[in-house]
Amino acid sequence: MTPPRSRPPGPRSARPARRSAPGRPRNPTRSAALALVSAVLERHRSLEEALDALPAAEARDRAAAHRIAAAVLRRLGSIDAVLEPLLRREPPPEVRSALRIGAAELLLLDTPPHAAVASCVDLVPRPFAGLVNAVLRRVAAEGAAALEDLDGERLDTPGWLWTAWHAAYGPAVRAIARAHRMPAPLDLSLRPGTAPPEGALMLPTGTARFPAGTRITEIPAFAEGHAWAQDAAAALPARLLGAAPGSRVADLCAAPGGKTAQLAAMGAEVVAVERDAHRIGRLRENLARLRLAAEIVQADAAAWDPGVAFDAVLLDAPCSATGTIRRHPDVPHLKRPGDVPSLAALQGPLIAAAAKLLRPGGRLVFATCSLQPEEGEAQARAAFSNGLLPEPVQPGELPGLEAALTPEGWVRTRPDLWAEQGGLDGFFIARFRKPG
Ligand SMILES: C[S@@+](CC[C@H](N)C(=O)[O-])C[C@H]1O[C@@H](n2cnc3c(N)ncnc32)[C@H](O)[C@@H]1O
Repeated sequence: MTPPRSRPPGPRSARPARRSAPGRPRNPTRSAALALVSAVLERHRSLEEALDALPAAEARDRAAAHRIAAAVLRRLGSIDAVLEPLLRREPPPEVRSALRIGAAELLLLDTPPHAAVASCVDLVPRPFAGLVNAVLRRVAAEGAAALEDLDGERLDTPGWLWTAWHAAYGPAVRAIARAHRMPAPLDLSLRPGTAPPEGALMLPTGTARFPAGTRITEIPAFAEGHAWAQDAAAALPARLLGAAPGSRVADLCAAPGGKTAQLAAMGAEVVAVERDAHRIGRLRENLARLRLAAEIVQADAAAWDPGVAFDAVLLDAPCSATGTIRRHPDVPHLKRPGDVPSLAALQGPLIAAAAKLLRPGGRLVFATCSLQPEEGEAQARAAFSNGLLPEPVQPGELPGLEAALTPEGWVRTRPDLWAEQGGLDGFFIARFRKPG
């Protein structure tokens, strides 16, 4: 592809983010998508924070803007490689973001070319309207062929993650990267006794799965408070802890409460420990919606001393979250290599604190939603220094997911497992018992 000529065809009168009514941009979906992409890539804010910060956009605009922004973030390397030969010099960040949005709509989201081009021209200041129009017309005409020639899996994965995953998983790094390019399905955990929801694929581990893009609020089991959103892999740690009715369970690092809900729904007496006040609010809301009870404690789990022992402890430790990239495509753009050792350094003290909370004979499950072995296998190996005994997970406990079982009896899920059914988040799970 060659750079655009100096006098590109197209609208000459585009104005920046034209408005049809006071306070409302002419194209609210694209304006919101631009705000989301800029927040992540320029200001390094999470997509979730950026969505919360959107000015009173309507729910429909938010969902559509999220879909566009997620496509840009998922395929950023490929999109930039398609744009690269079409740009003579680096445009201002806002213009580049508009071009990325236009390219994602044209190449990945099947937006009709005239709508994609015109709406992205609308997003940029007048002096850049011609450039955006010309470049996106070229993308519409030639971009699909250019995209096909690229090694997208590699381009869409930051080099440090590719290297780390290749070292840990060998050639499967490519399948992992491929899984990250697809929107994740909607997974729901169901309260025990809830009938399989209509239209759901019931996974062998009990999760109800719906196609990507399904609106959760339209699922009766969710609307009636019998179900909550939780990736099929995220549902495994509480399942493998297996709390008995009436048993005392500490759920450390608990918000937003997916695992607290599972444990409470099993009938356990749960104490949910969470440090972050804002996230405690979400935990409370989620439990209230589900009409499930747990004692909620705001504390640093590494220093929390309740003065009583627990039958079981679930530690879902803070981590780099590289296992959740399918659901959080901002993660590769926000995390840096140094985050992994910093977060791993928090996990050892949390495991030691969790071990102290157990009664003799009590059970601990340690989990992280990370694909980095420093935050998984290395922590499990080090955990034995706390006097814990291994309690290996058995193949029968992981129906259909036996491939995730390691020789040590730990669980290592990856996004490329269950690929035909829509994949899984990457989790590490290890189970221990305190000698008793
Ligand atoms: C991976 S998320 C937990 C997800 C949660 N278990 C669930 O299933 O919904 C980690 C949580 O740990 C909290 N956290 C981080 N460090 C903590 C600490 N030292 N003590 C308590 N909570 C902590 C974070 O605020 C975050 O809410």
